[in-house]
Amino acid sequence: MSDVRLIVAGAGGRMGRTLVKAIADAPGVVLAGAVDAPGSAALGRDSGELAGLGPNGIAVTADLAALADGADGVVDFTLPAGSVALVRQTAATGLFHVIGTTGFSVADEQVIAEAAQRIPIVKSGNMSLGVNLLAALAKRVAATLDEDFDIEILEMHHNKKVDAPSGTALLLGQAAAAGRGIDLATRSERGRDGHTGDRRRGDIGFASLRGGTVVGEHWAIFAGPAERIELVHKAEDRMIFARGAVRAATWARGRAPGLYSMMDVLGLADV
Ligand SMILES: NC(=O)C1=CN([C@@H]2O[C@H](COP(=O)(O)OP(=O)(O)OC[C@H]3O[C@@H](n4cnc5c(N)ncnc54)[C@H](OP(=O)(O)O)[C@@H]3O)[C@@H](O)[C@H]2O)C=CC1
Ligand SMILES: O=C(O)C1=N[C@H](C(=O)O)C[C@H](O)C1
Repeated sequence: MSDVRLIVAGAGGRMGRTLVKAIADAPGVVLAGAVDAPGSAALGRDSGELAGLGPNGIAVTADLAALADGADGVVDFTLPAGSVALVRQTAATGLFHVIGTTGFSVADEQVIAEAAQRIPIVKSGNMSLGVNLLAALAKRVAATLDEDFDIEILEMHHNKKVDAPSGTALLLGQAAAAGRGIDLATRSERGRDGHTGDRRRGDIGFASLRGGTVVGEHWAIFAGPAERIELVHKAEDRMIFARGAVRAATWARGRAPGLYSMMDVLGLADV
């Protein structure tokens, strides 16, 4: 089978640079282009040099359309506005799209869902194997316990992270809500301050910490009467997300149009 040809979006960013390295290490996958935001300081720079690999001859550009003919898909860790702009272009050109970006609004999600009627899109707040296994476990635990157990999702990230709660926290909350059979949108508590009153029974709470260089840590806590279960994942290297995204890209090539998750890629969707 021919190589999977990938364009990295956000090539100057923390995840984009890690992806360029992951692609260089992955058999059967090649870097077909590197894009970043219009006006980005990364434009014109060699993407291999940005990734610390030495020159690879692929300069960062803002023009995705010009690269489309030589590529199969886009792997995108940017910002919500960037991913929304990019998905309009991938849907128009027929490229598959792997989206790792987090912090989308409901309107953004709608644009992505519409694009998924035309192309395969794999989208997940966390591309690592470990977090997706954790989500499957959280769903199972939530299905087993009743509302005597309060569910709280806690996350900590580096001081450059711009969205909260993290995409992973929301993914874990969604898994717990599915296990419990409730609607997360109407049953979540997103931050407490002041005289909050008693905790509302059955809600899923979220709390976010920011500091230093923490790659990403998540807790799903089930706090019951006189006992507590904590499911924890600690990411030590962004490479776990990049390798997951490359795996998602390989899986997406040739798929029917649709909106897929990392649980689909990993075969965990029915757990
Ligand atoms: N799903 C997962 O497994 C993971 C998801 N993430 C998510 O990925 C996203 C990126 O994270 P991170 O790499 O740390 O962030 P960075 O800020 O380091 O990188 C983001 C990059 O995207 C670029 N960008 C912004 N707008 C556009 C656009 N319109 N077109 C192309 N590129 C654009 C930025 O350009 P500029 O140079 O102008 O700033 C920057 O280079 C976040 O939403 C984060 O939460 C992160 C890790 C894992
Ligand atoms: O911004 C990050 O860094 C990360 N973002 C993702 C999230 O929002 O959950 C995944 C990972 O935790 C790192």
